Amino acid sequence: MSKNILVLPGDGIGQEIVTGAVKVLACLRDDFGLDIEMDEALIGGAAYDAAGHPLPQATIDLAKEADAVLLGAVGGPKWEPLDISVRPEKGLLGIRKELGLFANLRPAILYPQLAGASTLKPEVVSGLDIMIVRELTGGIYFGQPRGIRELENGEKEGFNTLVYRESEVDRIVRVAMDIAMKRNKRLCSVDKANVLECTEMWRDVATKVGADYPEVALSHMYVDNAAMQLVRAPKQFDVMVTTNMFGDILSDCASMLTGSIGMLPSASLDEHGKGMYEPIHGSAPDISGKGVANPLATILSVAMMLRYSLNESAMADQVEKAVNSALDQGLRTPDIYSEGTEKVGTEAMGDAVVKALREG
Ligand SMILES: NC(=O)c1ccc[n+]([C@@H]2O[C@H](COP(=O)([O-])OP(=O)(O)OC[C@H]3O[C@@H](n4cnc5c(N)ncnc54)[C@H](O)[C@@H]3O)[C@@H](O)[C@H]2O)c1
Ligand SMILES: CC(C)[C@H](C(=O)O)[C@@H](O)C(=O)O
Ligand SMILES: [Mg+2]
Repeated sequence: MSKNILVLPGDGIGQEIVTGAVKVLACLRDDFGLDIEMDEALIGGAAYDAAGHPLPQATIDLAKEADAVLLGAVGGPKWEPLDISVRPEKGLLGIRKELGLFANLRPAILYPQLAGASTLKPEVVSGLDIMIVRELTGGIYFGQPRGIRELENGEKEGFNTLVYRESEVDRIVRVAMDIAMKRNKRLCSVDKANVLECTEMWRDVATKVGADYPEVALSHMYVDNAAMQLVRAPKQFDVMVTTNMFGDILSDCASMLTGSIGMLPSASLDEHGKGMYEPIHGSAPDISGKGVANPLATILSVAMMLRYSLNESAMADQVEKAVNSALDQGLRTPDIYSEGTEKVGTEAMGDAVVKALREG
């Protein structure tokens, strides 16, 4: 039976970057026999404009029926004046929660062709391959109480709550441990256990889970040090596991080690392997509409979809090979451009990947 893929382009560069990824999926369907059907729906600011809500019920229903979801990006200055409860970002948080996508895998891999585009010296990043496992449906993003209240003296006070249950920490650390077992058997759990009780508990749970994985070398690091170590000596890390907010920040940081945030894909998975796939970057209002956004993070997210939700790891390898081929040809969107390479736009980069895929 055909697998159903729901495409949610979203806002800003979302539509531009999703186009190349959809072409990749269509090529796999037409030339390689991938049995899929694709459907499209609204999310984010586009959904707010059309339906008055960043996550319409129709989108939730389609996403729940789908075998996998491909998302572009949401948000932008147009919707910034809105109340946070109906902002485009709320649509993204809502769909993650509705689908139970608690495990967010963000691989930071340096393509050797881009060593010169990294912010770090080539010798510090060559061969870089880190998997950041970010908890995605808990923590301060979702904790109650939250809000802005007025104090007796008329001053306003804003508040959010960092909260995790042991079971939530246990399941995300197990995901990270299972990944570590398939890689180099090293896991670093990142917390702020010296200050925040919630992450003191996180560390205890991680240690307990670690006892079930005696082959994995488990280490713990405070998040401030982890941010520093990522830019000092990133290859000390193999798999990292952390909270929702720390993972958000550390993955943007790690992305620059690979040359650009436009290179980092992600998979957000539920308990059963159902997933949503999206680049880690946002709607990039500063370059939206210019046709220059890097589509590779989104195309690499398709590779993750093939691997994690569609059980087509050989096709995933093919897509990654095609990305490599486009880079080998010297093609670069502006964010990864360096002297001696050829600057191309979003569409040309996407088409080059499709061509390389078709030609094997
Ligand atoms: N997953 C998501 O949908 C997501 C993620 C992050 C931010 N956002 C939203 O996006 C909007 C803009 O946020 P921001 O500016 O802080 O972050 P951003 O990730 O959109 O952009 C940060 C910088 O990276 C650049 N960039 C991002 N993606 C790129 C790509 N594919 N190719 C080349 N350059 C790229 C942008 O041009 C910008 O200079 C906000 O509304 C934010 O909430 C959405
Ligand atoms: C847009 C925002 C809600 C989102 C997050 O913070 O999770 C984004 O930054 C991301 O990294 O996917
Ligand atoms: Mg982010």
